[in-house]
Amino acid sequence: MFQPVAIAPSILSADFMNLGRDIRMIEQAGAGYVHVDVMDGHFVPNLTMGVPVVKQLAKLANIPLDVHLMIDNPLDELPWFLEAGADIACVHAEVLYGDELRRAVDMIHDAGAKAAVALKPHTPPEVLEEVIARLDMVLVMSVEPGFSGQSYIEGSEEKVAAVAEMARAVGNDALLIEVDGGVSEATVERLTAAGADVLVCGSAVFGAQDPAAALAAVKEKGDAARVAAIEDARAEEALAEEEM
Ligand SMILES: O=C(CO)[C@@H](O)[C@H](O)COP(=O)(O)O
Ligand SMILES: [Fe+2]
Repeated sequence: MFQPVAIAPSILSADFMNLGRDIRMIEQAGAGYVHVDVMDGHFVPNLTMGVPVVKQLAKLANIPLDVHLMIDNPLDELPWFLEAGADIACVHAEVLYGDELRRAVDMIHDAGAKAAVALKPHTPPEVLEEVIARLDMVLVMSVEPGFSGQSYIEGSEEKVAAVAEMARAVGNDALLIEVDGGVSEATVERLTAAGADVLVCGSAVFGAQDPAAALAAVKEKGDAARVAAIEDARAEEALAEEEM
């Protein structure tokens, strides 16, 4: 069944002096989420925003806050971000060892939020094996985390397809796959055709002359590629039945 894709504009690329105005603009343009890039200067070489800003964003936004925690110590800081109003809390698999990934997912669910795990470009999806059945979202990074405005790493859509296959294998049909980094009109089609549900857009939206039109254009292309992928799959099924 066709499910429209959701656009999650990254507030990191918005005008920090006018966050309320920019949030209203993306809401009116049809954004599904506000993507919030929290960077601690350790896990990534950039420092962005912390708990007080997330708290204010939660007050301003009428759509869910998707909080991408690029931090070294998510188990210590998760309670603060959950309390601040993260609707989706996304931790990086690379900093969670042993049973810590499972504990992070439990902590997020116990707070009533949705649990997401992010994978850097070189992290294989197999690290999700123990938790994928219980996850609400997987974030596939298609650039090295740290900065907006980077170029999409070619082939990232293959990881999206691999995550979609893993989710199918464990029966997690509700899992959302989000892609983050270099998503634009030029890259969205291959991503949604591979199974991406949520597209983070930083520079492609806020760097455009008309951000609302840019958001709508990425969404339209993503939805169209999704419809085409469903039709292709149906045609293949019908052909296979005929041949039987
Ligand atoms: O998490 C990150 C970068 O680490 C992203 O959310 C970027 O901020 C997205 O920006 P664009 O690549 O779309 O410009
Ligand atoms: Fe992000």
